[in-house]
Amino acid sequence: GGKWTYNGPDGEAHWSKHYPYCGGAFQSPIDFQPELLRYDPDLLPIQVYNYNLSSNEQLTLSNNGHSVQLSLPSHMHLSSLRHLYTAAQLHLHWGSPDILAGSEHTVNGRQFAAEMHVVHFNSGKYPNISIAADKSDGLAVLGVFIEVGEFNPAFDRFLKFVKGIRYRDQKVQVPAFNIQDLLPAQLDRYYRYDGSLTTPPCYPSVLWTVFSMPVTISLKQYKALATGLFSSQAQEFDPVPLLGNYRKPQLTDNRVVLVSFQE
Ligand SMILES: NS(=O)(=O)c1c(F)c(F)c(S(=O)(=O)CCO)c(N[C@H]2CCCc3ccccc32)c1F
Ligand SMILES: [Zn+2]
Repeated sequence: GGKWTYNGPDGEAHWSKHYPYCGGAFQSPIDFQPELLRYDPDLLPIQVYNYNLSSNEQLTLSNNGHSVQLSLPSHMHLSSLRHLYTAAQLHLHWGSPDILAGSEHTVNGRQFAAEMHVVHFNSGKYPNISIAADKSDGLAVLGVFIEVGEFNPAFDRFLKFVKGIRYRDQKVQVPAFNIQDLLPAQLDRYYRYDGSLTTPPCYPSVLWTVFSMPVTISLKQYKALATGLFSSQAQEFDPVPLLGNYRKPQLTDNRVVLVSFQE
């Protein structure tokens, strides 16, 4: 799509000029405030299928100018939801080298260092993600809060390659690995609500599942993310660092956030 950024004249306050949904209802991310939460005993633990990829497979790691994204094969999917959702890609949102706060969703005003999103589309109803992206039941995204702490070997399976995708549109192939190792141990504790893409075109098409348990990466791993990437192309004169790529929390209006846990 067109050019949009996270700050400046094309920043999030201006997105709705070219992308009307960004100024509409059901926008994401949101702040999970206690008064919005409602326990729902019917929320089953998330079940992932074929996340344990073989290392003979290769995944494409790319810098799309807005995030670092890892392509995911179409035999990976989510079940235990009303429809079958097939994986498409995962990407991250982070802060800056000095401010370790870059998650999109927040918990009672608390922003985590970063957030990973695993994007799936409703393959039961739609042939591909581009068709599914603007349908109200089109997408399901898993959100994982990331804190800075212990080194995370699973994240290093792709973070060690970011030096090869420093600039926009650069891509490298990485050996596949068990994508479930990027998720928290507890897949039964999560926030669930109807929301949107957090980037233009901001379609209100996402069933959000955000795990309450964060994962950790080391400060060195975080800095690789927050200092290694540019949103500008390699040949461009003045490089623009890719950091602070998170949208701020949106109005919840009277949306309810379901939670699968009681405390
Ligand atoms: N936070 S978020 O809402 O999950 C989210 C992003 F933040 C994000 F940057 C992306 S992007 O990398 O594609 C750059 C701009 O769309 C996506 N893309 C999704 C939805 C749009 C259509 C599409 C088509 C193919 C593959 C992925 C996607 C995204 F869903
Ligand atoms: Zn995202």
